[in-house]
Amino acid sequence: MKISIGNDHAGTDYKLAIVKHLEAKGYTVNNYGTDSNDSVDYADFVHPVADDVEKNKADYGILICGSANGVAMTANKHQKVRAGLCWNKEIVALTRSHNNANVLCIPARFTAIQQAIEMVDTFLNTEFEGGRHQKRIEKIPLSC
Ligand SMILES: O=C(CO)[C@H](O)[C@H](O)[C@H](O)COP(=O)(O)O
Repeated sequence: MKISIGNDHAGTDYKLAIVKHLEAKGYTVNNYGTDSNDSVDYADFVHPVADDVEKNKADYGILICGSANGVAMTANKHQKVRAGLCWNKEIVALTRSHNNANVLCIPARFTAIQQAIEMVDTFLNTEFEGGRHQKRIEKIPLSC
């Protein structure tokens, strides 16, 4: 399974811990940075991740910034991306089971690193329920 990951400066430590965790579990991880704590603009690190998911170059994306609002807003501009902003495992499970989210957005300034790692595990181990939810997610894209 391939995971693409990106973050701004608020999420660097979280990203590095998540990459180490995923690679130890045998996942292939595309890390698009940033890998420093120097101030950057989150959108620059979101688009490559969202592109990978949209073009099926990655099975899932993970995005991290301070509140996760910026990365979620940016990722969801991509038509085939369903990015969920989650701050606990329960919400992560729902964004997978009900919304078939393909991108997880983590608020680094409002979660602990271990909590974020557990959220990633929940994200990757929760199946989409389908059924009544399928027709709902099919209505998300704007027909333009
Ligand atoms: O969601 C965000 C921006 O909308 C993130 O929280 C950013 O990480 C945050 O805005 C960065 O703030 P900073 O004061 O420039 O570190």
